[in-house]
Amino acid sequence: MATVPEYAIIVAGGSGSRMQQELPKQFIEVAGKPILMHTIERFYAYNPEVRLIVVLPQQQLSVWRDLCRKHDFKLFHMTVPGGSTRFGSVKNGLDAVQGEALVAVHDGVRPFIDVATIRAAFEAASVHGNAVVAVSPKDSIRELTPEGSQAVPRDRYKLVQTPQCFKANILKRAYEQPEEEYFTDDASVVEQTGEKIVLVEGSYRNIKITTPEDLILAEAFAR
Ligand SMILES: Nc1ccn([C@@H]2O[C@H](COP(=O)(O)OP(=O)(O)OP(=O)(O)O)[C@@H](O)[C@H]2O)c(=O)n1
Ligand SMILES: C[C@](O)(CO)[C@H](O)COP(=O)(O)O
Repeated sequence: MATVPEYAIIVAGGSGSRMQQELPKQFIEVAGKPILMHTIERFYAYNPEVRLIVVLPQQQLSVWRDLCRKHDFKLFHMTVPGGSTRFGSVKNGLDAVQGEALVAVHDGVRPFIDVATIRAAFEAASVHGNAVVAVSPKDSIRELTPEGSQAVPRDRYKLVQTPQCFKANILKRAYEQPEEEYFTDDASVVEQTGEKIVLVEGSYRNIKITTPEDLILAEAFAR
């Protein structure tokens, strides 16, 4: 059976406001190199043939070029300017995807994704049309109500990570919709078109570096 090309759209077009640093968090160094370089390396380790599309803030394209030079970073990737939201950035990345393909969308700030999870997500998406990485919550969960809050059974919930993998035609069709506030990830966009989302087990190490204390964890995981 002929295999279809695999793309990874690595979204790194955000400003990292919750990190409260001037440098966008995807460029902050962990274990001596920018977070985004760790992320790209994980996809390259999965498959050196994967077509890497890295989405960056328009005004940071030259910063990234300089960082690649400084760190002698040679892994081949295409760069695309991002949008004002994650939705817009994924959409811009998708414009570079051609023909029949499988597409993984991954946050540039999840540098500890492991190769086995990337593989499982691509494999499941090739069978089911989509596959979304998620883990079970470790804490108890309470739902906010008009009266206060109430306990809910946590075994009814999953915490969603990336990569989120799709057949290209399914993802492209979904991203033709107008953006909605409740589109917090790619699964929520695709689900709106009627697709049933398939979950693949993720890892607790696959953190999204979001707030300052995540950098402490990141240094530990990178060791
Ligand atoms: N306009 C945007 C916004 C976000 N992202 C990317 O989506 C991923 C997850 O988003 P998040 O952690 O929220 O990143 P930021 O938007 O940068 O952070 P913040 O919300 O704290 O500003 C990140 O890799 C981020 O760079 C993007 O490509 N384009
Ligand atoms: C896509 C995502 O990482 C899945 O958990 C998450 O929804 C991104 O959310 P954010 O609001 O951009 O941090």
